[in-house]
Amino acid sequence: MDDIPQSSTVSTIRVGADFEIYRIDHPRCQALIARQGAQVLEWTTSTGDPILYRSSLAALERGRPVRAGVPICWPWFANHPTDSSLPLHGFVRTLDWSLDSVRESEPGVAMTFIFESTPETMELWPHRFRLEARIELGAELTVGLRAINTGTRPFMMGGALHTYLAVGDLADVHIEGLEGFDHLDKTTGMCVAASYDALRFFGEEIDRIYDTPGPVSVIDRSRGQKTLVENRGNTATVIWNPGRLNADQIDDIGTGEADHFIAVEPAIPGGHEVEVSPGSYHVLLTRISLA
Ligand SMILES: O=P(O)(O)OC[C@H]1O[C@H](O)[C@H](O)[C@@H](O)[C@@H]1O
Repeated sequence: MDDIPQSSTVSTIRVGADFEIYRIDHPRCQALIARQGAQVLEWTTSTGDPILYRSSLAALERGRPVRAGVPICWPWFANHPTDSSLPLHGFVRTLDWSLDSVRESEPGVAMTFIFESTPETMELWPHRFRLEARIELGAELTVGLRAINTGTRPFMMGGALHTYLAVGDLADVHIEGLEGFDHLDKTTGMCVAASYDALRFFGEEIDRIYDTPGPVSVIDRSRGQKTLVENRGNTATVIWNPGRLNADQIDDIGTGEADHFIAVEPAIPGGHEVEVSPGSYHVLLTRISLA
C-alpha cells in the first residue's frame, strides 16, 4: 500500500528529501517507525517516559544505520560469518521496506512491512527471500520478523532484533533472567561460565552473547520501572553497551548518553544460524512490556 490514508492515528513525516517516518498517535501509545529498515524509532506508552532509547545524534539519512529503537538485523548478526567487508548486522536495516498494511483497534496499531530480495541483495547474499515485519504497538510492543525462503535452495539465517531500551541511569539497573547461563564475552573472545547473580553495570563496555533465548527483565530503580523482554525464534540474548569511554568515540551517540540505554537483543549469532527450506519460514520475535 505505501501511501497510507492520513488518519488521526497514523500520519507520515518526511525528513529531508527522502527519509520517511510513520507517526502513531493512539490513546495507548505514541510511536515513530522509519520506513528504512521497518525500524521502530520511538515508543512511549500513555503512562510515561520513552521506553526505547533514541540517540540525540541518531542520523535519519537513507543508507545509514539509525541508533534508535529496534533495528532489524538480518540475515546475519554482527560480522558476516566469512566476509568482514560486508555490512555489520546484515543489510536490511539500511534499505527501504514497503508498508503493506495498517490496522487500528482499541488496544493499538498493527503495521506490516515487506522486504523482498532484489538483484542488489542477491549480490550481498545469494538467496531469494521475502521478509514480513509485523509491528504491534499499544501498551506493549511486539516486533515479529517472518523470513520466508522464496528460492529453490535452503538458506541459513542469523540476525537480531537490536532493541535499545532507555534507562534512567545504567548504574541503577540490573537484569534478571541471565543467571545460570554461560556467555561469550565479545570484548575478550572468551567463553565465561554462568554466574548466579543478576547482571549489573559499572560504566564499562559490555558485549555479551548469552546462551539463552530469554525472557529477561530489566529492572531500573532510577525510574521505578521493570521491563519484560520475551522472545521467540532466537538462540541467544545479546547485552550491549559501549561503556562511557568507547561511547565518546561513536559519532552517533550523544555526550553522556551511554548511561541511558542498554541494548537487549534476541539474536541468532554466527555459528547458530537456522536453516530455512524453500517455501518455509522462520519467525524471530520480541515482545516488550512494562511489568
Ligand atoms: O554500531 P552497530 O553496528 O549498530 O552495532 C552495535 C553493537 O551491536 C551488537 O550489540 C554487537 O554485539 C556489538 O558488538 C555492536 O557493537
